Amino acid sequence: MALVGGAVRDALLGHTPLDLDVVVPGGQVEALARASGRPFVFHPAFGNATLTLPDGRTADLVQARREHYPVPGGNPVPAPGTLDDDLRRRDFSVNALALQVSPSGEVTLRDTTGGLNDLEARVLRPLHGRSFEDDPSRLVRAARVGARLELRAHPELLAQVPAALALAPQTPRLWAELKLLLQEPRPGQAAAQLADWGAGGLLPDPALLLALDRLRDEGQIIPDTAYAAALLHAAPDPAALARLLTLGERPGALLARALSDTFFPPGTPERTLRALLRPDAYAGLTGKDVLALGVPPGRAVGAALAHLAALRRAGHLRSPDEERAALKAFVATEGRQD
Ligand SMILES: Nc1ccn([C@@H]2O[C@H](COP(=O)(O)OP(=O)(O)OP(=O)(O)O)[C@@H](O)[C@H]2O)c(=O)n1
Ligand SMILES: [Mg+2]
Repeated sequence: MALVGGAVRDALLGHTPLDLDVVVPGGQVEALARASGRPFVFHPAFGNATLTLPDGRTADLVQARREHYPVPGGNPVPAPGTLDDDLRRRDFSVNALALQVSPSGEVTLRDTTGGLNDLEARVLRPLHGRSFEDDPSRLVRAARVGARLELRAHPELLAQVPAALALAPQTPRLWAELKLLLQEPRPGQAAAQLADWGAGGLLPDPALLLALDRLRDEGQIIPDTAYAAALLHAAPDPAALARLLTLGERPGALLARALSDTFFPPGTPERTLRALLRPDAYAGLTGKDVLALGVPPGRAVGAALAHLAALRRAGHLRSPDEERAALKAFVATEGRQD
């Protein structure tokens, strides 16, 4: 039995792995899942089991297998294999490391593809020269994990970029990976990575995504949908891109709200996107502007701002001048009532 893939890579880099992948010799998955004493779901069609760990994470127990790709970009055909077969079928050497646990409980690192060296050199190296032809989605996986963990592309990866691009249109898995790219901590970095590798044509210009990355780095909450909306804004045919990446309706709707004149409070994704997409759009007056008109600090300021907010919601205010005029009118009437 061996812990494999991203969990080993992340642990070696000092990160806490999220989900665990465990390779088990053929035919032993269900017995092992039962022996764990944890709740699990067994999938008989694949011979795999998903275990729930005490902290809520999951562990996938899968049978060791070989794989081959009869059609480039198509689904791999599995056959039972050894742990080494299972490591050889993977995408990058840093993802092909295994922590092997012997029946007596002894743990050893199995590195048959030079993954540890590559991890130390912080490079992503495919395991063979036809890796991206087998599975073009690996190009996007490389950009995702490369941006997340600050790993560079090995020259052997760069040499395979054209093969992945040639097969991209007929590889739905690649589009699924592009959608996952939008869920990375820094999607802009991942998209820029693709562009640096000569694969910028897979996505619209990443400038807006990079701007959102910077805001996230500064601590702003930027939801994934804001990234998807920004991507649609940069796309020549947003509807086609939304279909290709199966983005659903929400990013397009968010984009429309961001581009509208409806008021949204600071900190909302609408307001954040608007500041990027329409830097000329005005932000609305604040308490400071109200005080500058001579309104005494306190309740009166709140009342004036609430009045402005109601006018904005009703669509009556479209510029700082209109806001100021409305504010002056409000202050004047309030003054008369006192
Ligand atoms: N097209 C793919 C997809 C997955 N894998 C292998 O399956 C493992 C698990 O896949 P996944 O969970 O998608 O990736 P992780 O490496 O775990 O990275 P992440 O942190 O993004 O989950 C990878 O490490 C890799 O060894 C692969 O070789 N080729
Ligand atoms: Mg994973």
